[in-house]
Amino acid sequence: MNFESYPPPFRQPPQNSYSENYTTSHTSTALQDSDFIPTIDLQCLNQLDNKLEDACPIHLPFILFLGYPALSPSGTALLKRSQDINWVEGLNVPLGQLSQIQPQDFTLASFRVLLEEYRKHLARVARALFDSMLKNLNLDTIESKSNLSESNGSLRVYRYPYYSNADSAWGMDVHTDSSVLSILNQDEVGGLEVLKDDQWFTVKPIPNTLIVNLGDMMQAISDDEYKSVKHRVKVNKYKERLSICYFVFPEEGSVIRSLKYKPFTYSDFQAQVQQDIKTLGHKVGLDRFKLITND
Ligand SMILES: O=C(O)CCC(=O)C(=O)O
Ligand SMILES: [Fe+2]
Repeated sequence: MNFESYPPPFRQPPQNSYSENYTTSHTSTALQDSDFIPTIDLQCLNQLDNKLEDACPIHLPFILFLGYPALSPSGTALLKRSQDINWVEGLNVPLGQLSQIQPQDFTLASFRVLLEEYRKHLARVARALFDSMLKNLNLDTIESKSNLSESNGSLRVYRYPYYSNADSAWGMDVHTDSSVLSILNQDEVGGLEVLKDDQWFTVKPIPNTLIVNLGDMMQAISDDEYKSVKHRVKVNKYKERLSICYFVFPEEGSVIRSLKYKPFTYSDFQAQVQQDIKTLGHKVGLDRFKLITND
């Protein structure tokens, strides 16, 4: 395992040689708010985060992130508290902006072709799944169909470094996705867990198999018939994990109308989520849009 390729905050001293020096010399930064992840160097992480932002060429819509996967639309981390650090780094690609890339060099050109290809296939899967769910719900209307814009969306590539102290960190904290659908391609390492009937289940990796998570938008569109699944990612002690997730959202301006929720657009939802994360430190989600009923 070449852990030199990890960003410094994720580089771990070899097991058992974790030195006093390392801990004490970093206490003021690494442990400033809590001892949730004892070995991570928060200051170093923030500096790297800033460097990543600076290094990402202006003409590329890609966003690199480190430790904090909740991002604003412009790509800055919404939270920067040490207790919110997730053991993950990643690349976020807004697929609707791929055409803006005029790559001068061969590597970027082929990367763009790959992304376009990936998007094309997963867009087809997303549309087929969404339309059949609408049919099941008797919501087969043009307006409902616009609640999915499969050609936009975003693609995220994640790397979850291995971590000897895996029990003290989350690869990704428990959350629901804000998307309509999220289609995940995970490697064989595993670590994804979903909550069902108050119990956590491991999603066993099966080669050549995609995992489809329903997001908050799908729950609202279906009037709670389909639930947005709570999930989280565990860190592996010995192996890094890679996953790629394609998120699809409603069309810009498309209104989600249902019986249990106020009419809202995805932009309304996203703005509320951003505000809640900033002010409360966590996402409230669909409860913000639920209609109050008297029964
Ligand atoms: O990497 C995974 O398995 C899950 C990622 C995830 O939950 C997310 O991106 O929202
Ligand atoms: Fe997720």
